[in-house]
Amino acid sequence: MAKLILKNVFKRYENKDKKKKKAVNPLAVNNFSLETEDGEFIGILGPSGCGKTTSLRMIAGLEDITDGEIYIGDMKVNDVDPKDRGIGLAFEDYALYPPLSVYDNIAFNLKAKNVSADDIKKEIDRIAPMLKVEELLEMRPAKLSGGQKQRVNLARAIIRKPKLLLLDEPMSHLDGKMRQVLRIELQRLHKEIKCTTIIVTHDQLEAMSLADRIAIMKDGELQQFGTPLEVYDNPVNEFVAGFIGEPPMNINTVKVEKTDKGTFFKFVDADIAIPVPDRYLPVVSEGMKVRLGVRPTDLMIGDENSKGSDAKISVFENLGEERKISFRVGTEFLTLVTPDEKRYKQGDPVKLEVKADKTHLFDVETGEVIRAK
Ligand SMILES: Nc1ncnc2c1ncn2[C@@H]1O[C@H](COP(=O)(O)OP(=O)(O)OP(=O)(O)O)[C@@H](O)[C@H]1O
Repeated sequence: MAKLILKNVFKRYENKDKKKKKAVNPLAVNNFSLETEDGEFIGILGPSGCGKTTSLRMIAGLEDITDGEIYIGDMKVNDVDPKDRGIGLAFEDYALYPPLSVYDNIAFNLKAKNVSADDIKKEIDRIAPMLKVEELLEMRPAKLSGGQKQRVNLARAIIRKPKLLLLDEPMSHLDGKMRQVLRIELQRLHKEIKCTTIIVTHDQLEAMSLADRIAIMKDGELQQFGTPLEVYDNPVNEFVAGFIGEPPMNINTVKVEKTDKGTFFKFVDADIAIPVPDRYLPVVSEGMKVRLGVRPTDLMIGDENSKGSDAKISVFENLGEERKISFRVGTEFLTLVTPDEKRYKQGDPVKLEVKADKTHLFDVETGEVIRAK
């Protein structure tokens, strides 16, 4: 295992279409810096086109770097051939060789390095149980399910005892249940081989459940790098806040209003007012507009003595284990999720309460978090 370090890495793809004067997003990766610990499991997470795969391909050496430095352990790898970087790769398309058996697919790279047949067998005997492919070794890839193919793919990636394991959406072709199974097995595998691992995914659940730390990207730029809890509890900007969490965080524009009853966040597009938590009083001022973020699980319906805001229910959905209650805010909804079994109907008046210590504030212009004093 080895640390991975990215120092101010840039990737600019040449815009080959001369007719187009300007590329839509010429910088695929923009000043990306990141340093892992030895043996850490890192998730690179972000929406489609944010530069995740490009970053992974640069780490692997499959793509040139426009600027910056990449280190694997002590070795600067900018100009090192992919096969000499000590990496194992498993991409979303399994790329197994159809005419070869599973055994020969896993053995392929070792054979190419002239490892003896005995040593290859020893390695495959070691790896096959870890990935539960012992029974598949004589089969051809065409006979395997998607999940089995991905296990073989992973076996092939780790057989060379890589210092760094790079996984690009390894579960994206699998159905929900299979993804869950493979996710748990990846966790176990990582504990067993203790290899620094980078997984690229657009699935936040995958990143949150697997990774020690997550790098969240948008438009080629790193937004935040932290543990799953840090990015969930302390998002640095509105993008991260809205991207992490399901259902997503409610984020609405509110205006600070002072009344004789106290200071409130008054929703701009709805008749809802929420008391400004004390910790925010030093950083807001009368009339100021901010973006208020509240997770659906941090909103509650109060009882008859509640001092919460008056609100009328727009939609009530029973989701089995929990209830989803929505309040109209302009053209959008403020959503609350609760395990409380009480039923409501459209138009019911309720008192809406907020867990004050769980609110987030973002700058209307920049989207950056406004921290409480
Ligand atoms: N070979 C290429 N030539 C030109 N532009 C490219 C090339 N590969 C990627 N890009 C552009 O670089 C940006 C980042 O792409 P990348 O594939 O890294 O994103 P991603 O986050 O992995 O997306 P996805 O989740 O859809 O795979 C995109 O704007 C994409 O169009």
